[in-house]
Amino acid sequence: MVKYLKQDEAINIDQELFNVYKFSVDQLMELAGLSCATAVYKCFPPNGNQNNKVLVLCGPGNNGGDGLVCARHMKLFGYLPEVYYPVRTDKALYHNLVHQCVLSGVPVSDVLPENLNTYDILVDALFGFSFKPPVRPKFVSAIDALNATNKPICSIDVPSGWSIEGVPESNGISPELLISLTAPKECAKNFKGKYHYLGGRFVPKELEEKYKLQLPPFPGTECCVKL
Ligand SMILES: NC(=O)C1=CN([C@@H]2O[C@H](COP(=O)(O)OP(=O)(O)OC[C@H]3O[C@@H](n4cnc5c(N)ncnc54)[C@H](O)[C@@H]3O)[C@@H](O)[C@H]2O)[C@H](O)CC1
Ligand SMILES: [K+]
Repeated sequence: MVKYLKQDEAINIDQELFNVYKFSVDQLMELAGLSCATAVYKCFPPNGNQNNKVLVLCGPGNNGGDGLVCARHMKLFGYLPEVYYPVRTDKALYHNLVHQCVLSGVPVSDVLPENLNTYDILVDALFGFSFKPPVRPKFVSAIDALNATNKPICSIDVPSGWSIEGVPESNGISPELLISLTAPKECAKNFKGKYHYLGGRFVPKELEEKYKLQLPPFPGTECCVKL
């Protein structure tokens, strides 16, 4: 059985990947974002005029960075993604990710579209494992809009707004697809959507064993696996 991580375990593993194994954020983010785009494709493939319009909602941290990478790969996969990115990080990595999106034909805006139901798929990259409730005012409208939509939500790493170790609030978002990265977080035990995938195929075996992650095998060259 795969292990569900507490918030501090997820942070420690992340730090170890960077500080001990010397991965750069760019490397892991690219693999994370690619695995998310791949999982979305498996569950909601683009199909003529259906499932093509996508809004990727990106938050201020690395979860938002995964969203920017995911949007770029979704464009290459045949979707028509757009990005909502209201609070931008002033770092070269983030400037470059935005630049790559724009030059790839993925518009990036800080204005939340009025009606999310005009999209076929919503990718939730607002908050990941560093989230501490409650949602701050700047992001309340985005969470409310995700709550109000009848279109499928695909959450990257954790459903945004859910406490990492607790139960979701009664008004929490309800994703159809959750892509856990590295390993699922404790809150994923409360996930009731149709599809749960594990992405982020970058954990060295020694690290997996140190934290007793008990990850399922990824089939062949796949970058994600259904849990
Ligand atoms: N090892 C891995 O699995 C990797 C995962 N990646 C992704 O990175 C996120 C974690 O990123 P981090 O930058 O630590 O934090 P978050 O994106 O979760 O968010 C921090 C960001 O959000 C702000 N914030 C926190 N709480 C609130 C709140 N209540 N309201 C509003 N804003 C809030 C905070 O100030 C920060 O700005 C992980 O989940 C994966 O998606 C990496 O991409 C690769 C390695
Ligand atoms: K998220």
